[in-house]
Amino acid sequence: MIKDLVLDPSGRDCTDVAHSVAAVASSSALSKAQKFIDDFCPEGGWAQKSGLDKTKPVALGSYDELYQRDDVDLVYIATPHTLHSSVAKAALEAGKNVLVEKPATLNAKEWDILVETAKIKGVFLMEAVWTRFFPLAYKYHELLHEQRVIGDIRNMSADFGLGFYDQLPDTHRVFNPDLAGGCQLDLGPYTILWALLTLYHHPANKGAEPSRMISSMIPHPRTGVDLYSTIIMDWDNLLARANLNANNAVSTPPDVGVLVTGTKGSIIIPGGLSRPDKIIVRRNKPGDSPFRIELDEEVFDFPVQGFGLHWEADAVARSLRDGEKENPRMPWNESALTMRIMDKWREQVGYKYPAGLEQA
Ligand SMILES: NC(=O)C1=CN([C@@H]2O[C@H](COP(=O)(O)OP(=O)(O)OC[C@H]3O[C@@H](n4cnc5c(N)ncnc54)[C@H](OP(=O)(O)O)[C@@H]3O)[C@@H](O)[C@H]2O)C=CC1
Ligand SMILES: O=C1OC[C@@H](O)[C@H](O)[C@H]1O
Repeated sequence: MIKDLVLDPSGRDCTDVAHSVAAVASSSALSKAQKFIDDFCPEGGWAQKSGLDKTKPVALGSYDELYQRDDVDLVYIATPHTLHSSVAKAALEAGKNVLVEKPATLNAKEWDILVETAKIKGVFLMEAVWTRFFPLAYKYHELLHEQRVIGDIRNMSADFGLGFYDQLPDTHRVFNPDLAGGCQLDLGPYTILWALLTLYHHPANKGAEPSRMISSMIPHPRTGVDLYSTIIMDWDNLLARANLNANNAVSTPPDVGVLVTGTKGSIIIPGGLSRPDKIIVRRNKPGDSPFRIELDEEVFDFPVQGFGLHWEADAVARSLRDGEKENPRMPWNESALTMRIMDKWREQVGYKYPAGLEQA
């Protein structure tokens, strides 16, 4: 995130907001926070680098100190998942606006408590689903739901695999049950995101949640967290299905990440569902039979400057500037829905967090 805040926003045609890094806090060592600043933002974010803001980032040796500072407008929380709920709650209670990494929390109840706290305190809260803010994601909506380039959507699949198995130690947060490891919480928010953009956001859906859901998982042989996870969700009202797969055993090949098939063609978003840079539209040729489909292909490229977290940061800055408490592109109810889907997934596959991990 910080690497993107340092970039000149005009490189992405952004002229109305710019970012400062007021402080960096470490819960384990002040020197770690200082090293982070030295390595990534010695002069601060672009607003500081360009002289718009005369301050410099300060290093802090605890999270509490961050919440107490008057010059901190927003706390960005990028701790392991298990701490999202408690760290966000403490920041909200101190009256800070909060951007918390995905997954929002460990369960829907924890998220509801954060929303209630944000309401009581009158502050901003958002889950950091950065991919939603990519220009590509807005174009996806336009192609699918406004231009209807593939006709009626019948099926979508999203596959996000990162082959960390045997590459990362079992103690890494991705595999460690005590840090709520597993692919569903870590990569699943992205596959669910694409299902929501495709079917939940369908203009004919009118906010309906899936009619049914079926889940599966293969546990990590040593740590027991989910190494593979599958969720199938049906929207009967749309006559459409979402088939979502995440795994940490093998990386998804780069040519297919999201595949949406409709009555007039298909849309592909190549792999790396968190950070896509291309949409491929394939239109069926008139007169094709169900057994033989010929295709016209059109490719839309969306090169990403930096890592791509800046679009989300710009959107959050505009929300704060405009006094919004939630961002309409990543509203509280869609984080709640995502958490409820993952709660149901755990219930269906029989996966339980270690005792004491959940705060609610
Ligand atoms: N949007 C995106 O692209 C990405 C999002 N994420 C999300 O960000 C979060 C953090 O991921 P990642 O950066 O890989 O996590 P790390 O394991 O690197 O942890 C991040 C920091 O959390 C702090 N921390 C506080 N308590 C603990 C603890 N008990 N154990 C370990 N660290 C602790 C540490 O900083 P300190 O000790 O200094 O306080 C640590 O450096 C995850 O929820 C993940 O889903 C991750 C990667 C990319
Ligand atoms: O995009 C991502 O890729 C790697 C993951 O471990 C991380 O949490 C995720 O956000």
